[in-house]
Amino acid sequence: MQLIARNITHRYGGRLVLDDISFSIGEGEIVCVVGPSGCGKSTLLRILGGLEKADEGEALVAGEAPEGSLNPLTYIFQDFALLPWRSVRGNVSLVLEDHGIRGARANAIIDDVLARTNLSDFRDALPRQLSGGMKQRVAIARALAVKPAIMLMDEPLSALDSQTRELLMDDLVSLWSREPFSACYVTHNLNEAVRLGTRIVVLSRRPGRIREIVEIDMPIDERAERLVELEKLQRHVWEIMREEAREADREIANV
Ligand SMILES: Nc1ncnc2c1ncn2[C@@H]1O[C@H](COP(=O)(O)OP(=O)(O)OP(=O)(O)O)[C@@H](O)[C@H]1O
Repeated sequence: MQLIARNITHRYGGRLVLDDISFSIGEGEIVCVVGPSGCGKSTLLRILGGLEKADEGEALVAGEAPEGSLNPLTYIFQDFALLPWRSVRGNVSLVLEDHGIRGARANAIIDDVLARTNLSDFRDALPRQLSGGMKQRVAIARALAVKPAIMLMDEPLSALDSQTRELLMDDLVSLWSREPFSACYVTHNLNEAVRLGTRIVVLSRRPGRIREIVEIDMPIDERAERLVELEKLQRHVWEIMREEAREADREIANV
């Protein structure tokens, strides 16, 4: 299944927030969206997931979701959004219960996604017993359980310290290498964008317009070995963003 942003334009209270955004996410592609604070990244993700309707243009899906997909467009948020009274297993099973899946079928799915996210040994733990990184792994396992066609990831690693972020990035790379997934991945972190993105959509400051779409023609699972090239790419993206990020920073400081 493909997800296509077609000429998306959106306003809040008459103020233009997103202006004519077009790009597509094909199967197995991770499309990162970067841009200064307040440029409309989360709004764009909500429109792509159908939580909000664009004033003009639209988010389209093309093709079939994978067989057995319970929720073709599935969000992963920065704050994990786990139920504190449910175990790791219980948090994952919740999304299956919502679809009436219980018993042996649910167990098989849960075992699979916990193994894929290295959580099998933590199945009975409660969220408060887990580190931030582990909590986000649970949120990823929960998302995988519904077999999404495309994951909509809103700064999924930004609540984590830098070491944990590195570990989770490695996890996402190995998850993708074993079974490529598709995602729209919003981030402030350009290192994440160049490590994970098939392409990077760079948005301008308010209103969010596409400044450039940077294609990264390098297999995701080879990138950890090609850091010099990645650094060059990261510098290129930063050059595109620098002045606008500075403006956005000044504006926030002046509030
Ligand atoms: N529901 C809403 N009603 C009115 N204005 C909104 C609403 N949601 C977002 N905005 C405004 O729209 C603009 C874009 O917000 P959005 O959260 O999409 O940006 P962002 O790029 O994700 O920001 P950040 O990088 O800081 O997370 C901001 O100026 C924000 O204040």
